[in-house]
Amino acid sequence: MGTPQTPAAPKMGTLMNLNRVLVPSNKAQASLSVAVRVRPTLKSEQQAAGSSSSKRDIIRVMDGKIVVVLDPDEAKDYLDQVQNRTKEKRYTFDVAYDTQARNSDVYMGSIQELAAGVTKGLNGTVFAYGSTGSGKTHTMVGTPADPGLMVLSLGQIFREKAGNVDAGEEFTVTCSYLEVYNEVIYDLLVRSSGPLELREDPDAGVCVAGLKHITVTSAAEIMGLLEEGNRRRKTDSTDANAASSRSHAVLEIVVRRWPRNQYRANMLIGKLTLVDLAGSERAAETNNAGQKLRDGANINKSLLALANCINALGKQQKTGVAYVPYRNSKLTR
Ligand SMILES: Nc1ncnc2c1ncn2[C@@H]1O[C@H](COP(=O)(O)OP(=O)(O)OP(=O)(O)O)[C@@H](O)[C@H]1O
Repeated sequence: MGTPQTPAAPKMGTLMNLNRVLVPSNKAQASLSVAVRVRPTLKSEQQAAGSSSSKRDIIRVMDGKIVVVLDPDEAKDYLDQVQNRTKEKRYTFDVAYDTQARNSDVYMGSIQELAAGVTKGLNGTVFAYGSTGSGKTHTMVGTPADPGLMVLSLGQIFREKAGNVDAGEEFTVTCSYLEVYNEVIYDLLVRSSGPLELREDPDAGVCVAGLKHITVTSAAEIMGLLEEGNRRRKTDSTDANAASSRSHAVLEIVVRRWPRNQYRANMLIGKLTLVDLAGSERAAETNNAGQKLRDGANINKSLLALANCINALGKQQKTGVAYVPYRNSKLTR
């Protein structure tokens, strides 16, 4: 969703929680929910806006799901307001988080149930989507003081293991972490990864050939690996974000669970995919040129392909049939 052009306006990012529940027939049930998070105005933005009162925060969150974007023009007179000529806009989402929310609040409100379901053989995907600088990496990756959804989800999976998996069960967690940069896939878990190819496997479907899958035994273990991976990620400084991600990062967590001493045919497999998308960009806002401008165009193109797939999935959910154009970009494949 677009952001208003007032410099001091807090930015919004969207978390799309695409929860695909696998049932033991080919009649899969899926549900899609959208949460929006408003990030606080940064000090640098406050300074750029100066002390002018027209540069106030214009986004409000109401009832935990309505986002009101106030008319940036405070001076609008009463007649304009009663004649409904105000540019105030209201949007309703499944959930909305205000500037006070921490990553843990977003996690508890929107992701916890999904992450717990993965240990019971369910699949889920979480996308952080929003314009550049809106707080996607902050939400998905976070900091040691405020860990993001990737770390919190892994923590949950290991807590489920400790609390709900009995001694007679085998339980393994594997992770892979890749980035899609300008339609090329790189492994973030290996030092200086070369480009990787997508292959179609008759059993496993689309997979990335040569991608490293590591077995993890604790959430703390993955924290270090994620930090390393994030340092390898392609970032650049733009006028809209000093450390802007130029690639989409995809963390895939696969949980396998089966009764010990039994055939693996009884294995439950759950997969949680957490995607920190690169930000959609307006060239005028980022002031990019050359390679950075080309990166931005590629980012926007793959985000459009993703939006088309999500729209088609929504239609499929409503009408039962719709062609989903997964093949239009590496991200959606
Ligand atoms: N909820 C928040 N609270 C405090 N600071 C935040 C919050 N969200 C984002 N920020 C800060 O805003 C800046 C931009 O955030 P971030 O890099 O996560 O944006 P992004 O959406 O990932 O951008 P891009 O698409 O360009 O990579 C960072 O300095 C980050 O620390």
